[in-house]
Amino acid sequence: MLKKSDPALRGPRETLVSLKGAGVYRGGRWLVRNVEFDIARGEIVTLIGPNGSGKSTTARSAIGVLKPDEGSVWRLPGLRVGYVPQKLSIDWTLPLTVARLMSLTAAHNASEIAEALASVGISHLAGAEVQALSGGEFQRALLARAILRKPDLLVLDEPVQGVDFAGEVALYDLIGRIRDETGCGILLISHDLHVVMASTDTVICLNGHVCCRGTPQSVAASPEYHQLFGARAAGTLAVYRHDHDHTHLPDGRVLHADGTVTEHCHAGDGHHGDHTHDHGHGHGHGHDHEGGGHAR
Ligand SMILES: Nc1ncnc2c1ncn2[C@@H]1O[C@H](COP(=O)(O)OP(=O)(O)OP(=O)(O)O)[C@@H](O)[C@H]1O
Repeated sequence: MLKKSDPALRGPRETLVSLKGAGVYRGGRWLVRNVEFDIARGEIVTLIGPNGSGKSTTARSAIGVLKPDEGSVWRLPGLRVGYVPQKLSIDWTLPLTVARLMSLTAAHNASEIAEALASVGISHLAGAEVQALSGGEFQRALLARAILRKPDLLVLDEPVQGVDFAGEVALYDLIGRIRDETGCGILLISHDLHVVMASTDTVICLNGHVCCRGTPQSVAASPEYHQLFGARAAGTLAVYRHDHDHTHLPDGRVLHADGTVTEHCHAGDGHHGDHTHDHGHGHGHGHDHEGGGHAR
């Protein structure tokens, strides 16, 4: 059976979201300004930056929860978003099983829920109380809940909070696998680098505005990044860098280390090489753009 990520179904790279000069003004100040980036189907974009640098604000503008006060945000018409916010407002005094958590805000049948839990590796926890889950199990449950919506774009605000280092590696691997298997775009938020840098395609470093952007390697080498995070942080990347054994080509095929090209990843493939993204996506900006030209 063809998967969504198979080139036969994928077609040309498709832009899901595009921010152009986006800014958000609240409480008498600009929280972020002049933010520009696109997310394409199949791409993992990571926003990094210190606390309060505007990562959540930017992500919330990207998905339409916040309306920008300047610039514009375009979304693919009908875009389905799976969003895991940084904080959840759940009444923890009420008993809640993992299976029930899956259907809190939208009805899903038992087989859909079972499939989502299996895909994040927590089938055995369907009947467990959410409150009793470990940090990593809880994050997986939230991921299962988000992918149940079969999103075109998955937005994960600090998905490894409360997770130990080994768990972080496993979660980022899982997020990469979800991208490979479903072909969705992913917007990740992290306040630091850690292993996220190894699995992401494009890093956008925020500090109220975009400080620098590019592949993980180019961002780690940039002076702006060093200024924001200190020289030690770049060393962190080197520690977590994986050996890439295959590279996703722009047309969706996969180039392996031995030079062979296949239609998709092999089951035993490891981490991904850099994507050579084509950012010249052909969508008509201007039609569904949301945004304001507020003069402040
Ligand atoms: N509705 C609002 N009104 C006023 N200020 C806000 C509002 N929402 C967020 N802020 C402020 O905007 C700044 C950016 O917040 P945001 O949550 O986007 O940062 P962040 O980079 O995601 O931070 P963290 O890493 O701490 O989660 C913060 O200083 C925050 O206090």
